[in-house]
Amino acid sequence: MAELFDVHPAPEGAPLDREALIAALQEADILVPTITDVIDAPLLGAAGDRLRLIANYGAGVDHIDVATARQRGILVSNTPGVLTEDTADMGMALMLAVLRRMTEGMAKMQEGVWEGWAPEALLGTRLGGKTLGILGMGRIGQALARRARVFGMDIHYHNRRRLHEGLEGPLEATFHERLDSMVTTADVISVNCPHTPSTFHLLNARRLKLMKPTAVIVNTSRGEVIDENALTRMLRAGELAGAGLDVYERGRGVNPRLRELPNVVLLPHMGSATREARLEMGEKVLINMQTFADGHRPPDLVVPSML
Ligand SMILES: NC(=O)C1=CN([C@@H]2O[C@H](COP(=O)(O)OP(=O)(O)OC[C@H]3O[C@@H](n4cnc5c(N)ncnc54)[C@H](O)[C@@H]3O)[C@@H](O)[C@H]2O)C=CC1
Ligand SMILES: O=C(O)C(=O)CO
Repeated sequence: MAELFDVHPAPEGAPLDREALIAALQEADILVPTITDVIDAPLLGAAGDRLRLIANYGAGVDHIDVATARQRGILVSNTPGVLTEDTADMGMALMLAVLRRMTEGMAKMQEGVWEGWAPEALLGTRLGGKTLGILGMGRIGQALARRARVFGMDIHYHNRRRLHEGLEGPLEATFHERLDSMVTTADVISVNCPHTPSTFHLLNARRLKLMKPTAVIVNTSRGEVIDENALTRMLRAGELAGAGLDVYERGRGVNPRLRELPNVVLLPHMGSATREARLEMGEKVLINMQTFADGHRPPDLVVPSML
């Protein structure tokens, strides 16, 4: 980036605080934030006239007020696609970890309390033959579906739009026009839609109660799509069989009552955390910046109607 642009980097390892972000927004033509930098309407209101592009280092843009940016003539781009396969891998890993009770097994080994193989020890649930319900059948949702098919799972999905036959056919996926219907059917639900005003608490207490008590939920998207308090209550009451979470409603804050549950696997937002993805995300940011600087539309432009 420094070879192509006059770069003013944030201090190594530390995100910009709000004051420093405002200063950056006033000085820069292009801002490169990451998903933990909240770029809301008041902050955009403080931006200078120079700012023309926010080239986000990340796929999710729920931390950026894209509509306000647009109104102010500021474009927003992101880095989709290059982290799809890694995030889908992590969705699969969470599913396996919860259904096959991997962290419970590991705890026994670490605590030195394993007493040897026994026919009824740590019995989990087989993935094959179970129904996976995918909420948000975009890039990551489809990548997860491809993997889950290989594990013998039956794919169901709810999405804003039904996939065209060329995509739906090979997955033998069943589309549910109504989310309620998919939630009722699934043995595993995976959240793969973005966090937007229309997806906030899409899985609320009422919908969570529609799930089978034997069902588990996996979230590698954004915590806000699930009512985390309702989920926690139901997991504690045994009204749901388990959860595998990479993301949380309060960003970095994990509900401490979730930590106590053996049937819940918690990861620190690491779905896309591979060296390969991070490098390719950086390349995408550069391509978006340079294309814009050359006077063209950045290839990964985010427009409010996409959200
Ligand atoms: N855990 C992690 O490290 C990562 C998390 N993510 C999260 O995953 C999200 C999804 O990423 P992609 O699959 O690349 O996005 P995408 O845009 O390809 O797919 C999202 C899908 O959700 C659907 N959708 C949107 N609103 C909906 C609604 N109200 N009801 C039903 N479906 C709806 C869209 O139609 C689309 O098919 C990102 O927005 C980001 O928040 C992305 C990368 C890594
Ligand atoms: O890119 C995103 O949206 C993430 O959540 C982390 O890569």
